[in-house]
Amino acid sequence: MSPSAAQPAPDLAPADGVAARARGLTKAYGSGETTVLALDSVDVGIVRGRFTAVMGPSGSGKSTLMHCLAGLDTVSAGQVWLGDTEITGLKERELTRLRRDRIGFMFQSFNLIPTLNALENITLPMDIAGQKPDQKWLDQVIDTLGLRNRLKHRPSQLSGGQQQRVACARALASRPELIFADEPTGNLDSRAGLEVLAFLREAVDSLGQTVVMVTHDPGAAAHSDLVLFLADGRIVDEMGQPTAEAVLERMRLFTGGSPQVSDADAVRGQAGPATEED
Ligand SMILES: Nc1ncnc2c1ncn2[C@@H]1O[C@H](COP(=O)(O)OP(=O)(O)OP(=O)(O)O)[C@@H](O)[C@H]1O
Repeated sequence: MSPSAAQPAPDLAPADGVAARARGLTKAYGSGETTVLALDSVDVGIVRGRFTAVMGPSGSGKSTLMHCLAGLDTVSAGQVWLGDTEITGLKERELTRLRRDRIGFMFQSFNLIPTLNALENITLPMDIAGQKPDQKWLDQVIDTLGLRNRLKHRPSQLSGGQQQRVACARALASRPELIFADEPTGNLDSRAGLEVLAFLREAVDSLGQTVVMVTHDPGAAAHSDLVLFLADGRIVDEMGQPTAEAVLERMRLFTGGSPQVSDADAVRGQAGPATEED
């Protein structure tokens, strides 16, 4: 199914309860016989102040969904809103500003600048944008992430988990409406991964942030409030208050019994937050 962008406005929850939403979101790559329908008329609302995980088999459209919701990729059809702002149809310059001012990103590779210390990395996007950080908020983020005594360290002087926490602080620093995290624990050992998940959880619970995380790992998804399951470019299911075991079980249904993680990984991933300080 391929809805047109001229569909009537969606009748979803009030805008103040929804950080981002999409209606009939369709994304095709290529043309003619080689067309790949990465997203097939997806309707979704990301609830504000919640931690949402997006799971699904490889190629199911998780990254594409995130990129379209974040205005990093154009859509083939349908509409996307960030809060009240419809972002489909915005010009690249407007999108760049919207991403800079309203969205925080965390990727698998931390993208920290090696010559800058942790604090400089955290504030870099705001410095580039000519914005002054809200010092009280910044302090709260730094303390919540346990980075207070690491601020002068360069990335090479930090552990993988600490580097990812710096990337997390950088995403939080401008107090964005929405944080997108794409496999934020993908490059970390299980202990560091647990730390980052615990801090994302903390960002939601204590700082009131909204987080959307793409992951392959049922143990990581178990830290979220809601898991959206994608298959073949569609949201085929969702699960509130997920556990690693329940998510793993659900994933088996979509992947014909071969999820992309082992049961041991799934259970390890849910072992609870790691203790602070390396
Ligand atoms: N730039 C592109 N050009 C062509 N096809 C693409 C492009 N990006 C993604 N696709 C295709 O769109 C589909 C969805 O890709 P996407 O990366 O969103 O999946 P995913 O669920 O994030 O996968 P993974 O878990 O492997 O990262 C796949 O079939 C992929 O091959």
